[in-house]
Amino acid sequence: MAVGSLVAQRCAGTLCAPSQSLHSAGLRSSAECVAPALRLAALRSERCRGRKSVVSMGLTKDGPSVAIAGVTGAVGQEFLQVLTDRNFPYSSLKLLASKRSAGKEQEFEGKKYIIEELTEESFKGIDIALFSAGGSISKKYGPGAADGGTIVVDNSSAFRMAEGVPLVVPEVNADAVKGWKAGSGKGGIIANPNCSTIIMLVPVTPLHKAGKVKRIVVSTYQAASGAGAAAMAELELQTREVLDGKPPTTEIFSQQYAFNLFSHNAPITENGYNEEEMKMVKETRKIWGDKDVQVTATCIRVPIMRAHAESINIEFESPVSEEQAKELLSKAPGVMLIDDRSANRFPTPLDVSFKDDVAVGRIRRDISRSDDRGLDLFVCGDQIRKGAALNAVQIAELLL
Ligand SMILES: NC(=O)C1=CN([C@@H]2O[C@H](COP(=O)(O)OP(=O)(O)OC[C@H]3O[C@@H](n4cnc5c(N)ncnc54)[C@H](OP(=O)(O)O)[C@@H]3O)[C@@H](O)[C@H]2O)C=CC1
Ligand SMILES: N[C@@H](CC(=O)OP(=O)(O)O)C(=O)O
Repeated sequence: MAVGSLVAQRCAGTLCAPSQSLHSAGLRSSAECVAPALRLAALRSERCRGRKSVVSMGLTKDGPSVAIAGVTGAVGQEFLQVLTDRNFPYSSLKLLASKRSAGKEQEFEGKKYIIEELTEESFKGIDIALFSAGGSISKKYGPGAADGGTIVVDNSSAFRMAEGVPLVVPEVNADAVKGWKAGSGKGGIIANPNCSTIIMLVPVTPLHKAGKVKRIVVSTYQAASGAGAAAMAELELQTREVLDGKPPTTEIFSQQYAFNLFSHNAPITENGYNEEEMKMVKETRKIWGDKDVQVTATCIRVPIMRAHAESINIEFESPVSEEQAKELLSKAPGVMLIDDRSANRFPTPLDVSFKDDVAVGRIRRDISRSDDRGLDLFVCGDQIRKGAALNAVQIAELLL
C-alpha cells in the first residue's frame, strides 16, 4: 500500500488503532494525518495524554493577526495545537497550504476555517506569519511578506544563516529579537533553528554559561517526524509490512526504515558531513554568538516516530562537575531531568513525545580526561514540538 493512501485511510479513520497504543508509539490518534478535523484530533490527543479536554480561546480583538503557512503538514498541525495549549492571543487566523488543500475545512478553537492557497497576496494585513511549508516556499513568499510589514517566523533553513535574520531559541538568546514588535508595521524574518540544534542547546546552554563550552561531540538519533508526515506514515506502514512478512514500501527513504537505522537523509556536503550535521555546527555558533566553538556531529535516522535523542560530549574551558551540572539542569528553563542511576532510568523518546521540555540524563564526567572539563549527556526532545512548532510559537510570544 502506498504511503499516500495510508495517510488518506488514517485520515478517514479506517486505520486508527486504539489511541493508547498509538500514543505508545509516539503517535496521536489522528493529528499526524493531514486531516481537516484538527479539533477532534486535538481533543483525542488530549485524552491520550491524560489531560483535560479544555477548548481554550485565544481569539481576542487585542491580539495580532496570525497566518500559518503549511498548516496541513506535521509541523503546521502542531502549530495549531501549541497555539491552543498556550492560549496564544490572535485577532484573526488565516490557514494556508498548497492548492491541493485549498477549500478544505479546518476546525480550530470551535470555529471552522477554510484553508486557502498560499499566494503573494496571503499576508496583507497579517502581523505574524508562522511558516512551515519548506525552504523553497519560505524563499518565495517570506521576503515579500516581511516587506509588507509581517513578521515571519520561519521554520525552514532558508534564512537561518542570513545576516540580519535572528536565529532564536527563546531559552537561549531571546535578546536577539529585542525591539521586534508584532503589529508595529515593521516586518522582518526570524528563523527557527534546526530541531537537532534546538534540542541540544536547551540543556547545553546553562552549562555553557557555567564553564564556557569549547567543543561538542554530538551523535543524534532522529525520528521520522523530522522528514514530515509522509515519513511518519511510511514508518508505520513499513512496520506493519515487515511484521506481515511483506517487502517494505520505500517511497520516502531509499532503504528499509522499520527495524533499521541509517545515516541522516540530508545530502552529503564536500567535507563528508551531511547538511543536518553542518547545521548543528553553524547554527550553534550563530545562536551563541561564538564563532570559535567547535562542534562535530553525526546524525542518524532511527525508527522512532516523533522525538529525537542525542548523545553529547562537552569540553569546557573551566571545570563543571557532575553535581554542578545536575543542579544547573534541574533548574534550567525548558529542561526536565531524568537521571536515576540506581534504577537505570534515563530519558527516552517516549518520555518527551507531545511534551514541551527537553529531557536530560546520563550526566557523567568524561573519564577519558584527567580533569573536570568534560561531561557526557543524553538528551531527548519532541522534534515536532520543541524542535519546531513550540519553539516558533515561543518566538512569536516574544513579539507580543
Ligand atoms: N525547525 C526544524 O527543525 C524543522 C523545520 N521543519 C520545516 O518545516 C517544513 C514542513 O515540515 P513538515 O510539516 O514536517 O512537512 P509536511 O510534509 O508534513 O508538510 C508540508 C506542508 O507544506 C505545504 N506545502 C507544500 N507545498 C506547498 C506549496 N507549493 N504552497 C503552499 N504550501 C505548500 C503542505 O501543504 P499540502 O498539504 O497542501 O501539500 C503542508 O502543509 C519542512 O520542510 C522544514 O522546512 C520541519 C521540521 C523541523
Ligand atoms: N531536522 C529535521 C529535518 C528538518 O526539517 O530540518 P531543517 O528544519 O533544518 O530543514 C530532521 O529530523 O530530519
